[in-house]
Amino acid sequence: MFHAENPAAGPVEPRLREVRAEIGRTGTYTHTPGELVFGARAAWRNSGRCIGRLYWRSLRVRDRRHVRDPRQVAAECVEHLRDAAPGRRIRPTVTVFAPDRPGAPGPRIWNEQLIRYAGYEMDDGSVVGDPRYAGFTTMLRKLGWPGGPGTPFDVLPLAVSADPGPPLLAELPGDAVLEVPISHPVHPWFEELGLRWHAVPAISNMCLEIGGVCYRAAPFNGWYMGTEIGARNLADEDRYDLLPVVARRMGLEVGNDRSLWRDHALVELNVAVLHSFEKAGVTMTDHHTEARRFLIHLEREERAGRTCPADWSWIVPPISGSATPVFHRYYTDVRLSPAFAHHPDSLE
Ligand code: HEM
Ligand SMILES: N/C(=N/c1cccc(CO[C@@H]2CCNC2)c1)c1cccs1
Repeated sequence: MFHAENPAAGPVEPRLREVRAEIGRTGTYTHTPGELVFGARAAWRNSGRCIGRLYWRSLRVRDRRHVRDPRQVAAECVEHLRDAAPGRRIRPTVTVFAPDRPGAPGPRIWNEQLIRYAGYEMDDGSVVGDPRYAGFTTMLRKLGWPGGPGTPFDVLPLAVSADPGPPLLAELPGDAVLEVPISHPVHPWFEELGLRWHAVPAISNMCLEIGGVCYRAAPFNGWYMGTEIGARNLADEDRYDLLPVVARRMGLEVGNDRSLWRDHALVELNVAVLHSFEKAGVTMTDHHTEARRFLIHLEREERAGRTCPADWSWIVPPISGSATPVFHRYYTDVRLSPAFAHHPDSLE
């Protein structure tokens, strides 16, 4: 019988016998290249918290299962960033490194994303940079990282380990880190704030789990939805906390919640992010477009007879929720496999 999903895969029984035999011999088994590609795409398709799944079939898979050495893993992560954004067009891509095998755990990337900004804790308790990564930055400095120039946007080094013990630290070359300066289409004072953000979001701390095999190092990237930067990374109080700064520059009544100064500042910050990426020619979507695309995906999945898992609290954007169509309906968040999963790790 053919595997309905993927006719190219061939009859499933002989393959299952082969897999069972390999598990009997070695305690694990090796995916064929076709199984790896389909498994990674299915894992994206099964990601209930992801609004961007319409293009799940187009995921590019860089098979680096032969790579385990931390230095090579770091080098391949740099290549991933170059490969995912060759110009300024971003291409959804995943790089799959060696999986855990009995007696030989796979490599681990300690960073949450390939590109993150340092958070430097000052003596007065304030933080220069991203407070979310203050602890990680302190740990890296204890491991010997000399720190960057001390700007609010210093790119952190990669921390990669393959065996117990301290990780290898590897700086990302500047030409592999595409960044966009943030300006506003109407307010010239906006660029005086000196804000910027990196173009490629690449999650590096999740496990790609396919058929019982865990790829603990499988960094994947897409492109950003503007609200991630404009409504969370630059706006949250425990991140760059810029709403009061933007509101004051706009001359709003910051002391009075009922003036909705936060809401006005949020919209202008998001207008600035979308405008800046557009001006730089770097791929990015807005939350209205992405919401519409997601509902098209959901409809296609239902028509294909598949359950499309979705988590309302993650799918609905952090601003203007009810002004997007994803707000006005329910979803079922069933856990399917293959999956991208958060596994508790001894590193945390
Ligand atoms: C192509 C453009 C894409 C867009 C615009 C997009 C958008 C998003 C957004 C906005 C979130 C929520 C993040 C947050 O609230 O912090 C998310 C979550 C997620 N996305 Fe996508 N995504 C895209 C591609 C991908 C790709 C290529 C993959 C994997 C191959 C992926 C896997 C996931 C997963 C696993 C989560 C949940 C993460 C977690 O549980 O912490 N996405 N996505
Ligand atoms: N646009 C994206 N956004 C995210 C996707 C998944 C996770 C995250 C960051 O999640 C953190 C943990 C909870 N919110 C921040 C952001 C993508 C990253 C990689 C492919 S697409």
